[in-house]
Order: sequence, then structure tokens, then C-alpha cells
Amino acid sequence: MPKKWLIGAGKMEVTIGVLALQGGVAEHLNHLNQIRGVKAKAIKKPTALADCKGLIIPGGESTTMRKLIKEYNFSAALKNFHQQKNIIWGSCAGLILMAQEVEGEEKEQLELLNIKVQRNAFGSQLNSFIEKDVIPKVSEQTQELVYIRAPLIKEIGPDVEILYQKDNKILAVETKYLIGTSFHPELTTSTIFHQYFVDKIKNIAS
Ligand SMILES: NC(=O)CC[C@H](N)C(=O)O
Repeated sequence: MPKKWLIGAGKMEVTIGVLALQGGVAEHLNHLNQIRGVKAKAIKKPTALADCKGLIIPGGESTTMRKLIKEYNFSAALKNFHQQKNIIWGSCAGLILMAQEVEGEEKEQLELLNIKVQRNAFGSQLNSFIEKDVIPKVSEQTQELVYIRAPLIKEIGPDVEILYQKDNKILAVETKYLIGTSFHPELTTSTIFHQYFVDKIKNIAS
């Protein structure tokens, strides 16, 4: 059975933004551009969100990105984007920025996702690693999971579902409108995870 949004010869095009303040912007754009029915664009100012149905907050350096979010007046725009029932996916630093609470930090968070995270939970850049595993909710195919100074999801609220965990470590979560991953699907050659994000957007938008 084709998915709902495929009816009508897959004509529905959806615009998806990548927050382009710092970090792995090009890699996410490149992955989105490989998916049919997607128009991907870099978001450099809040008004650019207007025609987007989804947004990726990329990996990078959360401290720097938090400063730039403030400087470019993105805080209210991102909260508003979420309240309008658009889908946001934060990968790594993006996940940290979306969290309700960051362990040991008092700084203002976007507080979109009801989780507590620990930054750099697997050590420094040198302790970066790649694993291979299946995330059944996303695909039956094995995916490469790239961890770079990755955060760990320590606690989740009642409205948050675990999308992926290994050895009792929560590494990806979702709600109806949000996805958060500790790992970086944009740094692999596969578009499986981006496809999952696009399907979630199209299923809600249809
Ligand atoms: N690859 C990443 O996005 C790393 C995130 C980084 N450790 C931070 O705290 O911002």
C-alpha cells in the first residue's frame, strides 16, 4: 500500500529548512536534495521559515549556535515554528539546543523537547566512533550511526518516545512533531534517516 502522501503521483512538494548559523548545514542540505518531493533551503533569518514545513537544527557546537540563535532573533521564531505543528529534527548539537534541560548548564534553552541531555557524554573528538545498527521504526536496513562528541539523552518526559537505544543508552527520541538524534545521519552516504523525517512531515502535512 502506498503511503497517504504518495497518492496523486507523489506531486506534493515540501519545503524543508536547515538552520544555517553554524555546523553541518551543507551535509543536511545535500541529503535532503537527494529525496524526491523535497525543496531544501538554508535558513539564515527567521522570516525564511515562513514556507517551511520542517526544519533541521544541525550538529556543530551548541554553545556557539545558542549565541547565534539569540543574536539573529531565532528563539521566538523557532518556538513559534514548533507551535504551528511543523516538524523539527535536531541532530547532536541540534538535539542539545532543543532540550528542556542540559546537565550542569544554567543557560537559556529552546526547551522544545522534554528531555534532559548530557553533553559530550562519550568523551572528546578523539573518542568519536561509528556503529552499525537497525532502527526498526526508521527502516529494516542497517544504518551507520556516527557519534562525534555526542550527547546522551539521560531522561525523557512522558510525551517523548524512544526511537533508538543501545545498552540502555537513549540515543534518539521523537514526539509527534520533534525528532532528536545523538548521531549524525548526514555524515553517512545513506538518506534513510532523512527519508524518515520527510515522511513524518508529509504524513502530518497531508
Ligand atoms: N557533533 C556535535 O554536534 C557535537 C556537539 C557538541 N559536543 C556540543 O556540545 O555542542
